[in-house]
Formats: sequence, C-alpha cells, structure tokens
Amino acid sequence: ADTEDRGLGLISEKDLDGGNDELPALLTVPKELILSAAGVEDYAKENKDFRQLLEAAGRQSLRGDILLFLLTQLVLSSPDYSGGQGASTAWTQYFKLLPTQVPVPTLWSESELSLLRGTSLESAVSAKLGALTKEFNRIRDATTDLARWNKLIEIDEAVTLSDWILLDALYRSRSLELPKSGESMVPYLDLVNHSNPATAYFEEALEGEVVLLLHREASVPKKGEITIDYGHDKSAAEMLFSYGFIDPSSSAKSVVLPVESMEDDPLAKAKLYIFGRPPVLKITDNDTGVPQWDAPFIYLMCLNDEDGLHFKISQDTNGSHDLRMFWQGADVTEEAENMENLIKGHELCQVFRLRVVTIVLGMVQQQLEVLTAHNEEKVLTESQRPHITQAASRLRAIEKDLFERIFQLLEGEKNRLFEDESVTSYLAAMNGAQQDENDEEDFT
Ligand SMILES: C[S@@+](CC[C@H](N)C(=O)[O-])C[C@H]1O[C@@H](n2cnc3c(N)ncnc32)[C@H](O)[C@@H]1O
Repeated sequence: ADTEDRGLGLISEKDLDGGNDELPALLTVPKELILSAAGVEDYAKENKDFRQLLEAAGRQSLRGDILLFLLTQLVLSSPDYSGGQGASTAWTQYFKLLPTQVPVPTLWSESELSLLRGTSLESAVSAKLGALTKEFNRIRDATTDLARWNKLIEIDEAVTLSDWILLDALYRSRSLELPKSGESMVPYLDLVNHSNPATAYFEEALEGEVVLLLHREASVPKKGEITIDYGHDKSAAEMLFSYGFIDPSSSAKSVVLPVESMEDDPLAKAKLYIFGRPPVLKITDNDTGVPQWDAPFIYLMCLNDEDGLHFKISQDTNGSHDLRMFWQGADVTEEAENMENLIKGHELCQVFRLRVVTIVLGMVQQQLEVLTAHNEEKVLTESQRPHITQAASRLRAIEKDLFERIFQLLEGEKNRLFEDESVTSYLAAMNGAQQDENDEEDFT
C-alpha cells in the first residue's frame, strides 16, 4: 500500500506477533522470480535479443548484466512497444509496478545537487553521473550492429541516458545481498521499507526461495508497516546515495573523501599503481565522541625517494614485468596499506606524520570552508523538493559536525608534532640548507 512519505510499503492486514511460533513466513518469493546471476543466465537462454545485447555489451559485471535485463523489461513494458524484443515475462509485469522516481541524488535536479556542495557526496555523485554516461555511450556504440537495439537506442532514441540513470537508481535502491545467490533483486521483498530497529528480516531458504520473517521480539499491529533494516551501520552519505533518504535514528557517522595525488609528485603514478584502489580519507565517529581518521595512501604520498621509498621493475622467470615498491631496502609491495606502521621505527617518523597530518588537515579545512560558505548563501528555490532539501541539510549537518571535531583533533596533533624534538631539529636543518642554497644563489 501507499505509505505517507516512503512510496509503497508492505502493510500487515492483521495483528502480528513475532513470538508466535505458529506464524508462517510473511512472504515467500520463489527462486525463479529472483533476479540474480543465475536468473540473468536463464533469461539469456530463452530470449535471443537479450542474449545478443549481453554479448555485445561484453558482460562487464553482474550489475551491468542486471541493468541490461531491466533495460529489456523497460522496453517490453513500454506502451509504445510493438514487438521484437521477445515475450513479456512475470518480471515485465512487475517492472510496471516500480516507481519512476527514486529520490537518490543521481536523479536530483541541478538546483538540488547544489545542496550537496561541500559534502562528501558532491564529488561522488558527479563521478557516478560521469560513469553512467560512459556506460550508456558504450552500450549505444556496442549495439550499432544489432538492428533492433540500434533502432531503439540510436535511431528512435526510445531508450536514453535518463532511462539508464533511472535503471541504475532502481538497482541501487532495490538490490540486496543474498547469502547464496549474491547481489540480487527480489520482487515484492523490494517493497519493504527500512526502519531501525526493523520488525522483519529476510533469509534465503533451502530451495533458493527468499522468505521474509518477523523478528521474535517484534509485533506489528493491523495496518502497521512491516520493515527491514537496510544496514544501520551505513553512513548518512551512503544511505542518501543508495536509497535517497537518511534515517534520523541512525547513529553511524562516517565520511569518505577521495584523495588526490600531489601534482608535482614524480612517483604519483607508481604509488597509485601499487596501492591498487582509489585512495580515500575516511573519518569515523565512535561512541566516545572522539572521531578517528584513516588514510593509508596519504602516508605513501608523503614519502619519497630521499626518505627511502623506491620503485623497481623486476622481471619474472617467464619474462613478464612487475613493479615493486621498497622501503629502506625491503620489498613492501604487498604492504602499501601499512605504511603508517612501517615508518614507525624510522628516526624521522614524526616528521612523516606531520606531513600526513598537514595534508589531512588541509583537506578537512577546505571541505569545511565550502560547506560553511554554501550554508550561508543557501536560498531555497521552487525546483528543490522539500524531502530532498531536508535530506541534504541532514547530511550537511552530520558531516560539518564530524569535520569540525576532527579538525580540532588534527590541529592539536599538528601543534604537538611541531614541538617534537626530532621535528624541530629536522626543520632547523632544512631551513639551514635552504639558507645556504639561497646564499649560493645570491653569490652566483
Ligand atoms: C527497496 S525500496 C522500498 C519500496 C519503495 N518505497 C517503493 O515505493 O517501491 C527502497 C526505497 O524506499 C524508500 N524508503 C525506504 N525506507 C524508507 C525510509 N525509512 N524513509 C524514507 N524512504 C524510505 C526510499 O525511496 C528507497 O529508495
């Protein structure tokens, strides 16, 4: 049924008591209806057009395959559809039930997106929109030789980038992780809204069917809503990004910011290669109210050749080349995440730490400046929907509070480090060397 402010939801027709041993599963979704990796394969066997689309797109990921399945359902369920892409299935009917609006930021207007300025989602959403555009263009190019798909995508423009962005939003906000089948979409179960604590939970049963069960300690009155927990440990930004809302009762607070290499670092490419994943700064709150930060790549960023960080290309017995990283002569290629510990025995450890703290502090300061500046100039316009404005301001408040507290801590640590003896003597030596250099320059 329609809920007040969460779209459709699962409503009980009678009083339910979780402690009642006789209570059957609230919902059982048979395996054949579950859209998982196996579901995609089965559908590909029976639908030639879908199979061709999958192959042309190059089977990049399970998510990509499921999105193409949804794309097929979008075409089949369109009122303009005139045949050709195969017979409609139970999923085609179900697809018609799904909302055409999802409150996730990839579907926000320009003016709504401006509400994210200074938050961790600002760059995340713009990167996601860029990636979705690339994906869609790639599919359009890959299907030029498939007459039916080419007509739909390229010639008639019946399927557009906006459709692809909507399908991605539907997938992100409605897919879930099943213990055996992996990332899947489960019809009907995806009508269940979130709350914390939740009244129900789901399980994958013996035959691969998914069941929804009431928690033992839960009771739901007649006409009350049955809910599950989408992940109470997810951060506000993650909830907003994936589902389009922030649970006000959630206490999990963390922020993730992308870390960019220093432009003038000659080893930047090698460091990124060895690190092997996009570098981030993660700030996490905890029960004590003292947040913590973690940014393993920034340690790598702050170390260089003259500190004892070297890169070498080694050749395997089979002739292939491999880039290796060395710290003080020892191969630490597999420990790129662990530089914070590896530098601990070094006489300049505190100097390295100061460099790292200074970079993190700079990032936090810059984020706070943008957040604060934008808070001041905030003007509500008609094109901003109230629930979006509310969610964005909740995110801004949570992240600003976390940035302010970590800023204080970092400032304190920076000041302490500046007083450390190894740091003062290092800086004095550096200044002396600089002075000598300047004198020499003057003389020449
Ligand atoms: C898996 S679907 C749930 C069914 C959905 N309400 C519908 O109309 O189809 C997830 C979406 O439901 C909405 N939703 C779920 N729980 C919510 C909550 N506690 N507060 C606000 N919106 C919620 C969000 O729009 C979210 O993206």
